[in-house]
Amino acid sequence: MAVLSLDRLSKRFGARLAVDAVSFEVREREVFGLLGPNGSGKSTILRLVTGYLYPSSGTIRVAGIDVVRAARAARERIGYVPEDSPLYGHMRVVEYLSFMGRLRGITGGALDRAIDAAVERLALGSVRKTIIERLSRGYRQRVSLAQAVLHKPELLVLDEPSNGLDPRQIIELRGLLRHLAQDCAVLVTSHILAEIERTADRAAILLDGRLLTVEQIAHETLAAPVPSPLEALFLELTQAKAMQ
Ligand SMILES: Nc1ncnc2c1ncn2[C@@H]1O[C@H](COP(=O)(O)OP(=O)(O)OP(=O)(O)O)[C@@H](O)[C@H]1O
Repeated sequence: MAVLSLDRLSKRFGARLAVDAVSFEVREREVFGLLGPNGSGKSTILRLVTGYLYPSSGTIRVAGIDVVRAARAARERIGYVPEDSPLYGHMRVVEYLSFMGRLRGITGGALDRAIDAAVERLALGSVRKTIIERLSRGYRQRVSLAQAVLHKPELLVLDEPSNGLDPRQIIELRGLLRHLAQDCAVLVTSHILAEIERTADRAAILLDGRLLTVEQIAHETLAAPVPSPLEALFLELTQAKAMQ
């Protein structure tokens, strides 16, 4: 069964049809990229999938559950990292994860185990007790991803996760997305074509709210994306700075 399925999904804002009869499926353990120019409807689709907006027509199912009719049950199966994901900067990483876990209804030993698992998956062990606002943007991104996987969602939804990251952090994010996709399906948007090409199994191209095509992306090394020669040189030359 598809983890996510959209069937003739439309969303109208007044006279503007932001999403126009879009249908596609995201499969288990797949990274699915949504590509499109500004204003093509990517963020609106993500807000519809995560239940922050209601469709004007069409259906959205997550693990077979209708997102509108059974919103709560569907949300339990989704982890979401919006663009510029809000973080409580004054909190330490574990305090924040504990807070977000309790909001999700996870408590006691289950919460401790969920935090340990998320910290491990996102390689946050060395910054567990660091105050979030002291972290680099790349690490803050990992904290956002960690809170989104605390409840072990079947679908992870990421809006422009590479925005604002430096080249090293973007290269690291690729590996993290592939790692996360071992346990859940990932729906990700990006303006950066090359990033979707490096990380996604399939990609959809949107224009003016309409889905133009869904393409399979051929990969040799998707399990652990290998940096290009220029990226490898960049990583080597900037290593000292990254260690600081
Ligand atoms: N709440 C809203 N009210 C009115 N119009 C909206 C609203 N949200 C989005 N739109 C419009 O819907 C269209 C699609 O916007 P959306 O933000 O989904 O595009 P996008 O592909 O995510 O673009 P970007 O990459 O710039 O974020 C745009 O024309 C936008 O102006």
